[in-house]
Amino acid sequence: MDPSSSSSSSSSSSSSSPPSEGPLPWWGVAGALVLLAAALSPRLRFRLRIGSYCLLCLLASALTAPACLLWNRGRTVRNMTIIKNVVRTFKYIYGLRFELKGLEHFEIEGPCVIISNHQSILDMIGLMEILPERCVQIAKRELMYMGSVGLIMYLGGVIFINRKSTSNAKSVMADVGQAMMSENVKVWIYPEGTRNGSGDLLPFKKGAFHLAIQTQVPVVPVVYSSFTSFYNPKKHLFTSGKIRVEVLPPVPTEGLTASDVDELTDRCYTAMRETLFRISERPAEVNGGGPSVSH
Ligand SMILES: CCCCCCCC/C=C\CCCCCCCC(=O)SCCNC(=O)CCNC(=O)[C@H](O)C(C)(C)COP(=O)(O)OP(=O)(O)OC[C@H]1O[C@@H](n2cnc3c(N)ncnc32)[C@H](O)[C@@H]1OP(=O)(O)O
Ligand SMILES: CCCCCCCC/C=C\CCCCCCCC(=O)OC[C@@H](O)COP(=O)(O)O
Repeated sequence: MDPSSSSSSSSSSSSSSPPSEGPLPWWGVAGALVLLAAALSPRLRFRLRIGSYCLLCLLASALTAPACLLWNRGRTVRNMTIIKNVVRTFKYIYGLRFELKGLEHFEIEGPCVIISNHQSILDMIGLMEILPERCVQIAKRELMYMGSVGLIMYLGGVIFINRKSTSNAKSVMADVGQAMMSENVKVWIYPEGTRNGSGDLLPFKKGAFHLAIQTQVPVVPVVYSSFTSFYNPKKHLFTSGKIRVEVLPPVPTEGLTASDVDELTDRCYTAMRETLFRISERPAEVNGGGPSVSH
């Protein structure tokens, strides 16, 4: 029997009979079950999607940190450029589209205080979409302990405050003011002081406005449209979506003093709230009122 024929016969017999249908490997079964469950359960789909975002942030941070260390040798605002370019790719993964308006208001020579509304951990994508050069953020110090994400924030020059201690936060903010002027750095602050997915604004904390007046730099308000149409943890909603971003004209603080903080806070709050309702296509409330600014 010709070995080639026997091999051909064996191959022909093997090619004619279907490949052996052994059982799926365990990971194939597990994957299929997860996908099936996710297709059936919005809660699971939401958890998988937001979990993938957290994992992506952790992994991307772990990979970007060495690049920052090699490139810039340590903690410096220059690392924000690297971080920004990495985070800006996330929008494609999660199908987020940005409509930007007013970026020319960022063309300020020198330092300024940028303030924006804060809706979720997805805000990092919107932040990095428009982050100007030499700009750091004020963050709650708990974020420093978020593994590689905390490390990358540290390397990027993020300033950590203890929200629970006004005196500590005040002294840190005073140091920030000196650093802003000496190192020509912009500071991005979320005046609501916490995430707020309501589609409205929380009353503003005053630290950003004290900082701007103490350093006599302008305040640049930034408003992101409400995420509620595509992101709502209570409804296990997290799909792709469009985010309108509007940078408002700088508000000057030259000549202002600490006694003007409340008026400056109110002025920014009102302008941002009107913008938020407009770009979120939410009818402004009839009375135009709203949670009073924290006094
Ligand atoms: C490579 C892949 C990477 C993937 C991962 C992504 C990485 C991305 C990397 C990098 C981006 C990082 C982005 C992080 C973002 C994090 C965001 C957050 O964490 S938001 C929470 C923390 N931020 C805040 O809280 C700020 C807002 N808060 C303030 O400014 C407050 O004012 C604060 C904390 C300073 C004090 O808060 P109070 O709760 O005490 O409240 P009040 O009403 O503001 O102040 C109380 C009294 O103190 C006076 N006061 C406040 N600040 C003052 C000051 N600086 N000087 C003098 N007086 C001050 C006020 O006038 C008020 O006094 P009278 O009521 O007016 O009598
Ligand atoms: C080895 C330890 C690993 C720790 C595991 C960390 C799990 C989460 C990992 C990544 C999450 C990605 C977060 C991206 C940055 C989010 C910044 C942010 O938006 O924080 C919320 C803060 O503004 C306000 O917090 P609250 O609304 O006051 O609460």
